[in-house]
Amino acid sequence: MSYSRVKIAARLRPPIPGEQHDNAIRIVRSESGSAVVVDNPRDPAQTFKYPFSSCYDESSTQDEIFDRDVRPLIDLAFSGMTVTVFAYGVTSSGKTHTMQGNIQQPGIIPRAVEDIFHRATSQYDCAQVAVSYMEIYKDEVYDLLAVKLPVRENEAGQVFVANLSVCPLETLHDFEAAFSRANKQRSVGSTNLNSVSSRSHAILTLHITVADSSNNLTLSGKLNLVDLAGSENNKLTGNDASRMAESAAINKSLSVLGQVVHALNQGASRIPYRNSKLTRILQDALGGNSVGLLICNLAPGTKFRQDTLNTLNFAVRTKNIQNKPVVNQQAKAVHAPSSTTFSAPARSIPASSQFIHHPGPRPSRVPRISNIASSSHRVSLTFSSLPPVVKVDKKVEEKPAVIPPHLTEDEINARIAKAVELEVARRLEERERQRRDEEEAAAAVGRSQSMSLQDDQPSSLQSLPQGLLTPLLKQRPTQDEELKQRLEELESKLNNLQEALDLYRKAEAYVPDNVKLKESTSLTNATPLSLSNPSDVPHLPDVLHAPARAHIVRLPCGVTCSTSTSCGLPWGSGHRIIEIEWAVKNNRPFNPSPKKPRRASSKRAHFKHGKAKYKLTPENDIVEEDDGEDEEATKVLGHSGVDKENLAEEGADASGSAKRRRRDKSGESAPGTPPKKRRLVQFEV
Ligand SMILES: Nc1ncnc2c1ncn2[C@@H]1O[C@H](COP(=O)(O)OP(=O)(O)OP(=O)(O)O)[C@@H](O)[C@H]1O
Repeated sequence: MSYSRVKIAARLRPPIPGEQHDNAIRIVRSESGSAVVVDNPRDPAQTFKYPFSSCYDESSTQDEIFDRDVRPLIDLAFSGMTVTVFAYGVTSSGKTHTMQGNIQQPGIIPRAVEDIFHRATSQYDCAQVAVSYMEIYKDEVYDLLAVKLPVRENEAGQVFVANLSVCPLETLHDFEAAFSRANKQRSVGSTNLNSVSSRSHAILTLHITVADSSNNLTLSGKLNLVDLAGSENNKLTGNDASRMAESAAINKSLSVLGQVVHALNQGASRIPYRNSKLTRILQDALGGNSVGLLICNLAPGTKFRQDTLNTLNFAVRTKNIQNKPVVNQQAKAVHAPSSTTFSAPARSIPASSQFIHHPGPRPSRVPRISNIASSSHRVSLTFSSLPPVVKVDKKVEEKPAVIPPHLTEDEINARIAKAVELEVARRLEERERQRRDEEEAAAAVGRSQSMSLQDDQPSSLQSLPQGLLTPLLKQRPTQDEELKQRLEELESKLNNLQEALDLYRKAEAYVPDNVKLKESTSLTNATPLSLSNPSDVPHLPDVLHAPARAHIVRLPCGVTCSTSTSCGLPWGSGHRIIEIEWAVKNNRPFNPSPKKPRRASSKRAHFKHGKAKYKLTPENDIVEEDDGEDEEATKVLGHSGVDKENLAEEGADASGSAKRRRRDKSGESAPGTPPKKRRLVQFEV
């Protein structure tokens, strides 16, 4: 099997009157070939070079392009191959000009049709030509010669547009008539960048069927001529809502086209053809059985610079794609064309019925307004008989389905104008409603915030809008502390100690490490004394009140407790559950033990250096303790400025710093002792 790469031709259009340009894009030719050279927009001293097999500058003619790059492809179509030529580029870069042209400068389409008819009549005894024409507008396929169509796949996996009409062409005039009528339906609109901008991708297919009598074969070739809609920068187009929707569809399909090209270049196992109708339909042209030519249209305007570079980069990637062209042949005598655009079962319409009885053309799908429609023309083709293509525009919502085809142009425009008015009124109303809603919401937030500042009650917080509490909740006490608070509230409400005990036990199963539940109890690995018999519990107060004696008990809940004095008998309690159990059992009132400072804090609460003693207050202040009992005599030395998590290290440091300070003051140094590793702890004195 022979392979063929997608051929790339680049064409730079001349500046449009009034367009700002700076000659930063140039076509250069050398012995090694031609290339597009673009100055780097960020550094004009640097240039980017894109070599392509054909490069056409501003002065190039339609004739040149056709003769050099398209005519040879028509040979292939007559050989039974599928050939696809597509014009790609930013909006207003000259795609439609290249493909369709105008009366003075006919483009590829009229030239190709003329050439095909010329060959068909002069070189072949038996050749048939037919045309189909579709557009992809907002990812829907429309038959420009008839109606909206679905895209399908046949059993052989070939993609086709179901029911796409294929109109046999007897003469060049048949084509002119069909093409002219179809172009009136083409979706064209006005943007700031192009007064007659294509709002759809248009795919014209010329079906060529010739009899190869020497081999008794029928060869079925096709020439797909694709005028893609241009990529658009919506900041520049000044698009309204309806144009935006078109633009989004255009940009999305072009982006998928880029992904397809990328995937093909990467040799990916899955090519995302299915992600848009455009790529599905162009599947044959990109990595398929077609011979491809991509005409890369370039706009010289400075505002298009980045898009032009994107176009060229896309072209560079595309030129690596390999297709596997095949000859479509059948061992039969020639008939009327039997397939639609892309190798599908056809809905062939006889020339007579096609051109005489075809229902009136449906209007373009692009929203339009009558006065602009009549002032903006996209004149196409060389054929003098062709009426100008419908030109369109502006802020009109698309309502194609409700416009009956029998209405006159004026009636249609009147309906559209009315629809626009209604739509504009609706949108204004909607915007006003939205504004009011936003104002109300903002006012509600303001009220809630001020309430929460004045009143710290949870009820005030509950009225805040959703989401507003999140940052506040993050600052709330830890779960442990919340639970403790709730337990205390509960405790105060409970007269029945047994109930409280049950609740504590239940709670402990869920939060065994809760501070409240094991307040002032230290866990230890010491050999436990089992208290499996609850009757042992009454002895606990004895244990608790026996100073300087260490007892280790295993509580019914499984927690091992040391009730040594060092773990806080002066603080009283031990395990809260034990205390309540004891109270219940002895029918005594329950007096919760005073809270013992956290172990970590108590450990580091006191530091010593020589005779001097320091302590760390709960507020993290470091104070020097007067040896004696005079609390007033303590002197605040500073604030640690770090959180409690780091207190252990901090304590050591504070102590060390105090030592250093004292040593510095006295000028003493410990002889022979290696200098201590200095650690810097900041104090806010
Ligand atoms: N080679 C050229 N010579 C002279 N005029 C040109 C050339 N190419 C484009 N133009 C003019 O530039 C304008 C924009 O071209 P055209 O409408 O073909 O752009 P486009 O790429 O099809 O835009 P869109 O994607 O918006 O449909 C038209 O007025 C066209 O006549």
